[in-house]
Amino acid sequence: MKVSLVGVTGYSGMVLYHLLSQHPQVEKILLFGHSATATNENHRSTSGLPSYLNISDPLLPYDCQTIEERSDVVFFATPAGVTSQVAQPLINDNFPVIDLSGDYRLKDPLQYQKWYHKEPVAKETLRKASYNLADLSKPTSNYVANPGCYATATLLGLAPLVINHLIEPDSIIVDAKSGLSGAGKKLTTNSHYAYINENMLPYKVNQHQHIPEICQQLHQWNDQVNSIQFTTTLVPMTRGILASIYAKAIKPTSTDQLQEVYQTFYADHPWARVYLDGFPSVKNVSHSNYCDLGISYNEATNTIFVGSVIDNLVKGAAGQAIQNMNHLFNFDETMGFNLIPDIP
Ligand SMILES: NC(=O)C1=CN([C@@H]2O[C@H](COP(=O)(O)OP(=O)(O)OC[C@H]3O[C@@H](n4cnc5c(N)ncnc54)[C@H](OP(=O)(O)O)[C@@H]3O)[C@@H](O)[C@H]2O)C=CC1
Ligand SMILES: CC(=O)N[C@@H](CCC(=O)OP(=O)(O)O)C(=O)O
Repeated sequence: MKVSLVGVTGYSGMVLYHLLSQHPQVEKILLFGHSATATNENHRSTSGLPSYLNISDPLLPYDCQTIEERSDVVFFATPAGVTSQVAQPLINDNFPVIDLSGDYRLKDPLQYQKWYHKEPVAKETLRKASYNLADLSKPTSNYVANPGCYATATLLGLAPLVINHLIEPDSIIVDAKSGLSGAGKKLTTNSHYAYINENMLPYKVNQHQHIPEICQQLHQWNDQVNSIQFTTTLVPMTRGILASIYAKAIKPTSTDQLQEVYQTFYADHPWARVYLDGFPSVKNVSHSNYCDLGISYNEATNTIFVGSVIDNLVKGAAGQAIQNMNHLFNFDETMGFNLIPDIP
């Protein structure tokens, strides 16, 4: 199949290119940039792609028609606010899209406006997109809204507890930490080396755009869950997310019982690994598509703790996008993943 990719010069776009180029079903990758500034196919030498990428393919100016005529699916690894502007013709034609941004994740346009501070697309258009956490479901439409990185770590950590009604619905607290690549390639004051090196800071407290996305999915699993307490912290790592999740048990339980619940829940899910001894670290999943989970119960406080780790660029973005492509085209879910975690 032929695949189009918009945003190869970004962090998740580069990882996506890497994964697509080793996917056995992908014979051609067409690269698209901004509509106005990218060069055309005849100007390979000034393609605008950094030479370290070692990509000989040209970067084409963004154009829906070319994408539809010359490929079978398009990935958008572009910031929020791009697909809401450019993807409508693809939706009208029911062309397969996998969107890594948050533009089509929330069903309620007012929620998007509130949390992303951008203009939403119309509600009817949002209905045509399917938010799909690829480890637990398959897309129900051709427009796939790939989940956010923090949301992925959090939802995979909470799914067995929420779906099995094992926790007090209003007791969820998530303390999530991310490496800097989660913020993309643009430089900000907080991501400047001199500031973030040897440093850590909470940011977007109670304002993070993944809060409504997480609540939307949790509510779908269990309609008694309406809100969560969610804090994000930037830590001086390149890759990785650790979501530390806390919730009150509905009734007293034990670590052994909970580990069994998680093992049963994830038994047929190749990318989720449940630890029976200790807790996973972000290095355990680095450069891989795994989500590793460790669970503990504190009977003194009746609190369940779950540690959920992912690589934000793979499971949190490009890897999950490939899983969603595999679902969309009925390939085996694990196809194209020749990845094992690499330490250090
Ligand atoms: N980084 C992560 O860990 C994760 C990211 N995401 C989401 O994935 C998307 C990409 O993130 P990330 O890779 O971090 O972002 P980057 O900032 O690293 O890269 C953004 C890419 O989008 C391109 N781009 C920007 N505007 C346009 C436009 N109008 N038309 C075409 N191309 C455009 C940029 O091109 P140029 O180089 O020319 O500027 C660049 O290639 C975002 O929506 C992000 O929220 C989701 C999960 C995790
Ligand atoms: C470390 C860091 O800054 N992370 C980003 C995650 C961005 C992201 O994944 O954006 P989406 O909303 O499109 O999913 C953040 O907290 O905003």
